[in-house]
This record gives sequence, C-alpha cells and structure tokens, in this order.
Amino acid sequence: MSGGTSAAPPRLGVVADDYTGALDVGSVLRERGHQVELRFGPPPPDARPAADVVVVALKTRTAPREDAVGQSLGAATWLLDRGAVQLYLKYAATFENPANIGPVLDALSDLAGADGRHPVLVCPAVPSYGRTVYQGHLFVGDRLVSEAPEGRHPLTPKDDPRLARLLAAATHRRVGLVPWEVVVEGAAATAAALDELAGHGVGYAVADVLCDADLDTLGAAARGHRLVSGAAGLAGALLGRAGAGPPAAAPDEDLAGAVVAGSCSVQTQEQLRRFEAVRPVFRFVPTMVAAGRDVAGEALAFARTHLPTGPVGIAATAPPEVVRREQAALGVEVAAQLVESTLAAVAEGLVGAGVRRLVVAGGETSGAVVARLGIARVSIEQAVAPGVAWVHASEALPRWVLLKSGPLGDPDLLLRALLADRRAQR
Ligand SMILES: Nc1ncnc2c1ncn2[C@@H]1O[C@H](COP(=O)(O)OP(=O)(O)OP(=O)(O)O)[C@@H](O)[C@H]1O
Ligand SMILES: O=C(O)[C@@H](O)C(=O)CO
Repeated sequence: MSGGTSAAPPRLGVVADDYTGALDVGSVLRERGHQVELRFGPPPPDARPAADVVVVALKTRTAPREDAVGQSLGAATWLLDRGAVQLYLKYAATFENPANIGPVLDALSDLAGADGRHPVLVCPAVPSYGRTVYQGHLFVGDRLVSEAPEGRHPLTPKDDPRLARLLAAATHRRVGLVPWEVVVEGAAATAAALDELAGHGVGYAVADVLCDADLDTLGAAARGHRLVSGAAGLAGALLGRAGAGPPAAAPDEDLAGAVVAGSCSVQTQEQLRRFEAVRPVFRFVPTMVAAGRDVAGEALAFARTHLPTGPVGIAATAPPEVVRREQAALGVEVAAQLVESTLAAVAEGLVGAGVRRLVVAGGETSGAVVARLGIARVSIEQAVAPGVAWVHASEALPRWVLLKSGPLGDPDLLLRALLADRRAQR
C-alpha cells in the first residue's frame, strides 16, 4: 500500500490487463497524491483493501478469451463487493489485443450495470507518452500505430489504427466516437455528446484526445460513470490531484541488482544496449531452450560470476527479424512461453543468489516473474520515469522490484535504476 491507510471504500477500483500496465496506472495515481494499493493476480476472497485506489493486476491481455473474461469479472466483482465507487478497465495505450478488450468490456458493462444512459468511454490516449487519438485513429508520436515500431509487438501486432473498427470486431455493442471538436468544447458538451450516443444505442464511445486538457475534460464528463476504460492517462484525470502524497522510498544502491528482460520493444532494446555498454548481459533466444540447453543454469552461472562487481542483465530481448525467426521456428506461443518460463526461473535463481533489486522489462514477462516469486501485494515507491516505479514487497523477496513497461522509459532508464546515484533519479 502506498500513502497510509483508509477505512473508506475505494473511490476507484482498477482491473489492469497486465502487470506493467497496472504499475503504470498505479504510479500515475500515486504521483497525483492518491493512496494506491497494488495487488498481483486474482485477489484472495478474504482480502480487505485499504486505499483510495485499488489496482488489481491480471495477466489477461494475451490469455484465452474465456480466461480473460473470467478473471476480469472475478477481480471487478471483488472490487465492487468492497464498495469501489467506480470501476476502471486498464489496457495499453497502444490498445493491445482488442480481441480480449471487447469481451472483457462487455462482461464488465453487464456487471457494473452500465445502464444505457451513457456509453462506456474507450480512451487509450496518453499524450505525455506520445499516444493520441484523432478521428478515432490511434497515433504513436507522428505515426499511426499501425505504422509505428510500437505497433510491431511480438504477440499482438497491429495493422489497423481505427479503434472503433477494432473494438466493433470484438463486441456486439455499437461503438461510436466523441470527436475532438466536441471534446475541446468542454465537459458539458462531451457529456451531452455521450447522452446523444446512448440515444442511438451506442455502448462504447471512443474519444479523441490530443493533449492532457482533453483528458481532464473526459475525466470531468465521466466522473459519475460506474465503468470507465482506458490507459493510465484517463485514470489520472478521473480522480484529479490529491496533493503531494507521501514520500517515496528507493532501494539502497548497495543491494545486489539485476535486470531480466523479455520485452522486445524499441525502447527496451536501446535501454538494454546502454546498460550493456557498462555492465555484462547474458542474451538468449528461445530456440536455445527448445534445443535442450540449460539456459537458466547458464544465465545464473554468468550472473554469479559478475554480481560481485555490480548489476547484471539476462535478456531475450531481440530485434524484430530475430523474433520473427524464433517464432517461425517454434510458433509464437511456444517461443513466448519458453522465454517467460526461462526468465521466471532465472529471476528465482537471482533471488537465491542474493539479488534484492530486480528490474523486469515487459508486461508478459513481469507477469511470469512476479507469479514465480510469489509476490501478491506491494507498495508503490520511487518513480524512475513516468509510469515506471520501484515497488516494495514486504512479504516476499527480492523486496525491491521495478516493472518496466516495454514502451516506457527514456534510453538511460536501466542505468539510472540500477547504477546511477540516487540523486539523479526523478
Ligand atoms: N527472442 C524472442 N523470441 C520470441 N519471443 C520473444 C523473444 N523475446 C521475448 N519474446 C516474447 O515477447 C513477449 C514480449 O512481451 P512483454 O509483454 O514481456 O514485453 P512488452 O510487450 O514490450 O511489454 P509491455 O507489455 O509492458 O508493453 C513475451 O511474451 C516474450 O516471451
Ligand atoms: O499503456 C501502456 O503502454 C502500459 O501501461 C502497458 O499497458 C504496458 O503493457
């Protein structure tokens, strides 16, 4: 838990479809001064949240649809049963895997009693991350998501930037648009447009967003909505600012540190390249594991050799042509599963070797690692970049973990997290 305790029911209950995304939204809300409780995996029935904002991190983005729906419904029911005033479905700012977002939104709409008075907002935009939506098209920087490197995810590649079309293919509800020309007029005009869409039987409203002020408008228009959906941006705007918040802690730099990376995003590739210029990194690909090599054992031997002199890296991170070759050889799912299980085993071994500061790059990878380490609940501590923060697990080792979302963080993030003087941290 971050920021003290609260006996009142949570104002916002967030169901996040991956672990790094959960930390992203959690740290954005914490930076805005809210008390945030972050839980990994389906919450136990007897757990009692004690914060303004409760984030439940699931690994449902690429799960089979029925599992994604079942787990999301379970988490949302748990949050509503504990009095959550508003529900938020958190997905990626690049709208990863709409095939799961659609049915999960349908199930949560039914559960939350989305009453037909207004459609549920669909807002992946986070302008500060370069994700904007115009005329219902998702952009990354100055490119449509379908033309940007960020759209070439190993598991969920995107060839269509039109959000309404993507979502409509995965739901029976009608999907509409709140165009920027309306959003820019303010919250009252936006709320009226949502009412009008409801009158036309629209269940989901994609919203154009070009800047943070547009998010604030949507946040104000959706304040009374029982269910809202989007990335970290709209969640921050929904609750507004609550003050400076409590001070955040950071791990001691003397603690042994390591990074395990399964993210193949362009950002992670560059962050790792810069880290590798300073510290050793063991790299592998899943065909090595499939060939029967004890890759986890080799990686741990490598780590034990180098940990005495500083942090080390273990990575499957590779450029798109290598990932394509690996996937062609093994199949997409087997390749991913071999990477994730190897990195989870490596993480466990690193903890055994004394690592107490562990950076994990990639959402799927984080899900696998956190589950293997048995981390169920953490407090969100010092941010190292927007949406990327250290978390502290008081009930599990390695105590300090930093889950880095694939596309987030500046090129020096790994250096700053594991090597730089703490005063240099943001
Ligand atoms: N060399 C490789 N060959 C094939 N698949 C790989 C390789 N390296 C990683 N992968 C797989 O690619 C996927 C990367 O997804 P992951 O969610 O971990 O990173 P990301 O998408 O960059 O991060 P985020 O979800 O935070 O945006 C994982 O399932 C991983 O197992
Ligand atoms: O919005 C994002 O890109 C991240 O929070 C995320 O979901 C990473 O998996």
